[in-house]
Amino acid sequence: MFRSSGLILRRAPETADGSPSRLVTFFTNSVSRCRASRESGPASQSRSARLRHDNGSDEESIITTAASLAFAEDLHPEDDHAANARAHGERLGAVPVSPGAGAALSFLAASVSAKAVAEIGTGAGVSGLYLLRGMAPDGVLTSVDFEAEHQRLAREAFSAAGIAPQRFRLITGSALEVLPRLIDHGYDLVFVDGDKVEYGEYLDEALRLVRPGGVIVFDNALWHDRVADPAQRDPQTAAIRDLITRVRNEETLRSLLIPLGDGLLAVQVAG
Ligand SMILES: C[S@@+](CC[C@H](N)C(=O)[O-])C[C@H]1O[C@@H](n2cnc3c(N)ncnc32)[C@H](O)[C@@H]1O
Repeated sequence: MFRSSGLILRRAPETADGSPSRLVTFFTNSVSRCRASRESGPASQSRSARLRHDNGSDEESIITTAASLAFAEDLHPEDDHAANARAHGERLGAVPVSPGAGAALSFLAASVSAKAVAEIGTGAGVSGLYLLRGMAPDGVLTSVDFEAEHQRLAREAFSAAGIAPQRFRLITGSALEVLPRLIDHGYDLVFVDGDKVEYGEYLDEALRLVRPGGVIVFDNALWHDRVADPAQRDPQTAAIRDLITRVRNEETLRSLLIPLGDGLLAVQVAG
């Protein structure tokens, strides 16, 4: 038995020749993609934990969690539509949610029976595809992005995936200018993946937009491992940390940090 961690940890599996397993390779590739991106930060190659045994001994066990995280990501391989949109997003620097985070978005949208979802940061449409798949069959995604070219590619991705045009509304503009025009309490779920420095202001807007009992989800809640590292104090990291503190201190909000992809902070508003 281990204490001081809620994670199930295992040694990273190795192949017979000692090379990393496919799972670990996937994880490492994900990290490399983050590094190459516009959102890049000093991601660690693996997340590891030093665990103490119940008898207090420290002799153990530095066990990598990379394989477990990669296992969770690999559980939800994505189809060609999402993969194509991902390739466009990566090329443009509109870094898409990971397949695991996408699966979590589908799950959350389905769990609140979402008919109306608002999204900040359309990108090339990867998160939108996952959200639309989890929503009610007649649900509508309203997505905001100030890059028209990103939204053109997202529209293409949705159409290629067979999503009817009346199911998505893409609004080109700056999030903090567009959001005030959206209807109060008109959304079951708000997904936030825009400018990290504006996350606090997006929370203010999302709290107004979401219905009682609805959910707000923020991508990049771990921000390439920087949020957990107190030495990191850049504006994006500080803004995400402030957001986490704020939602945890607010009695009307229930929150959960899901360590898939670059971290999803899910916030449920009291019903
Ligand atoms: C990380 S990408 C979104 C990726 C997308 N959610 C996906 O999974 O494919 C961030 C997007 O937010 C947009 N963006 C950044 N700041 C914004 C702002 N202040 N207003 C509107 N869009 C913004 C960028 O143009 C970019 O397309």
